Amino acid sequence: MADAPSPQGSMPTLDDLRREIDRIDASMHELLMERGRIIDTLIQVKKTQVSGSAFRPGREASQMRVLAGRHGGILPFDTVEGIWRVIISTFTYVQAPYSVHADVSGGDAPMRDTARFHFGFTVPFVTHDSAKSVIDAVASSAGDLGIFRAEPGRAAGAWWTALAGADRPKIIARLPFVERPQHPAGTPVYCISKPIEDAAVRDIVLYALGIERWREGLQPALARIGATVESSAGGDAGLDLLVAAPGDVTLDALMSAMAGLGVGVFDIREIGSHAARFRLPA
Ligand SMILES: O=C(O)C(=O)C[C@]1(C(=O)O)C=C[C@@H](O)C=C1
Repeated sequence: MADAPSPQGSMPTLDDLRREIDRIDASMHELLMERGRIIDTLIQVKKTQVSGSAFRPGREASQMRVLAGRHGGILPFDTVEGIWRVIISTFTYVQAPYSVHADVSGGDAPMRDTARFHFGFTVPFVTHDSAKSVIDAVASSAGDLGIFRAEPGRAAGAWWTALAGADRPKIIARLPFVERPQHPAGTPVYCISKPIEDAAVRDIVLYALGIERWREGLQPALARIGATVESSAGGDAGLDLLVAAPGDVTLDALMSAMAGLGVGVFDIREIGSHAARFRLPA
């Protein structure tokens, strides 16, 4: 039954407001379908089928930043971010179907939350018991993605060395794109795919660095050029490090920063890159 009409100049009726909500819902649905038609044309322009992967992590990182910058009002940003992650990931999927492989050796729930938040429910989710198994699955796929914890703990070993080599999968993103305390799916993860040279974003470049042994001055020396040691693990010949450096730091600059410390670098190889980390103020 319809509400009684409100006296002139006072609040709108519940029916009025529901009509407004229906109008907005219809517009949002129309806009999503219109977005779909644009993606249909984009498939031909981008020639996604040729490269095998439609994922453009640099573009996505900037879309998420714009969203965070624009948002206001009573709807929590967690929800807005989740909605847009599902929209973008699903429109990536309709361009070229892919699965997300996840290392759940550190617990299934956080990885499943992360995968569902960032890629939605349409994209298939496949579990693995190690980062190595995720890397192998992505390497033998057409255009799948892999995720594993950015900070998995020492027991995981030097998993990143499996990314070294021209044809090996590479890190293409660090998620979440928008970092903040209390993020609903905030486990930091690296996302890998087969190399996507034309689309890689190089704000931060990651290196697998093999050194003979740890030296006291290493962290401060790297910090002077803006680089950090993200992980370390004992390897066959010494110590394997995962180093993150700003994209404008050359390999020579990285080597010079360590020169004179006596660290004995025996291997240094790029294993991927990602967008600059973006933190939403609390
Ligand atoms: O911009 C593109 O290249 C797209 O494919 C579109 C789109 C999107 O839906 O907005 C989808 C996938 C990409 O990772 C980035 C953005």
